[in-house]
Amino acid sequence: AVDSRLLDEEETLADHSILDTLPRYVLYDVNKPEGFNLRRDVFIRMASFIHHMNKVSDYHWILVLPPWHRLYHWRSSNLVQDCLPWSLFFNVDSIKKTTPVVELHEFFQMNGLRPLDAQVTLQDFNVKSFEQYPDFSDKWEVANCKDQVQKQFWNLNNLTFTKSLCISFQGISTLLADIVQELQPRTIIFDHAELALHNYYGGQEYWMIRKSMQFSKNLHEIAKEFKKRNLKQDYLCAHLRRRDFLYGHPSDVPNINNTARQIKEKLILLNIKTVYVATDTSKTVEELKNVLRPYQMFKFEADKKTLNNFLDGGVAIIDQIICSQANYFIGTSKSTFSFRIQEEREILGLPIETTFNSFCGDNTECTQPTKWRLVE
Ligand SMILES: C[C@@H]1O[C@H](OP(=O)(O)OP(=O)(O)OC[C@H]2O[C@@H](n3cnc4c(=O)[nH]c(N)nc43)[C@H](O)[C@@H]2O)[C@@H](O)[C@H](O)[C@@H]1O
Repeated sequence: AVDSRLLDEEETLADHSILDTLPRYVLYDVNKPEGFNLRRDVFIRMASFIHHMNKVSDYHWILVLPPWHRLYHWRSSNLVQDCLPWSLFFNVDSIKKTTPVVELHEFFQMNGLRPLDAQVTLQDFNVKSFEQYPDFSDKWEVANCKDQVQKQFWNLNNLTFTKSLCISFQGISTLLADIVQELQPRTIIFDHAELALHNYYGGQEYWMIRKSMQFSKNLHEIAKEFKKRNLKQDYLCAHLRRRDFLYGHPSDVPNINNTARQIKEKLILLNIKTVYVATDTSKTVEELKNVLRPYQMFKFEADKKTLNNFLDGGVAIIDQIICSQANYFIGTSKSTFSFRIQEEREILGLPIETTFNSFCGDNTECTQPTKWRLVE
């Protein structure tokens, strides 16, 4: 009720006692090329910061969920994949039970088109003498902007700022509270939020927030239907990250014959007859299917309606859901797409030996992934 009064009666803005009762908002954005699954990790860091703000500040702070916008890996050029709300992919009610969040459109309903009080672009410190004096201390300072500052977020020209500054930043996300304390904004947006690190990666708060990030019921339903039709028996899921990994991380990507050999080895050991493949390329799928025979191989192919409704992001999540429920999982080393599946499997309480496995590249020494166990 107080929020709508703010929108209706501009004169109340001058009345500080009312302003003090209103929630304050943090918005954020992430380095453009970053993919969906690193962005999910940045959300946890920002949520942790909001939890901290609500402990140390006199105001109620709410995190505005940044819309999903034209991600580099979303390849279907015939689809419009702009400014998508979190509710398309996630169960936002579940997130809200743990962290005060609103979607961007809800923020606009509350804030109107008033300029944000501050835009802060985070950037690294210059590390000229790093080798001589490595300095890992948490610190920040207002600085000259190193790179071009983002003027327009998510192609929205109605998101403007009263004040804009660059801050060199090194440290955990709760350190952002000092910046807020200094600037005293009612609304603030942080760009390059990925520079703020976890307070305690893999700790209790991490897992509490992580568990709240459930996928939407619609996507779970589609995965369930697919499994009911195709995966009626035990299955192994292989996540084969290809595309940019072929040249970005060539030593982690085995060729098709080697991939099939590693899958078959496990199938024999586990007495499993069926493989589900999640991958970002369709190129090698048929070839793999042939090499894997007589084992059966399945892959989720979205029909037109599913693709139009849930877009590339939704299809990727369906792959992740199916892999997270598999009897055995082999991921791609260094892929956050695989990491998130492993986390999901921890949340489901599946045996660790079925979860923390990665493919080995060709002709390289191969280590298996770190086991990030769930902490209650
Ligand atoms: C090297 C880095 O790797 C990071 O990728 P990585 O951690 O795998 O994981 P993500 O950050 O999620 O980015 C990879 C994207 O590729 C698609 N993708 C990958 N694997 C699959 C799959 O099995 N099925 C489907 N449907 N889609 C898949 C999906 O859109 C996913 O979000 C990138 O985000 C960085 O930009 C950078 O390239």
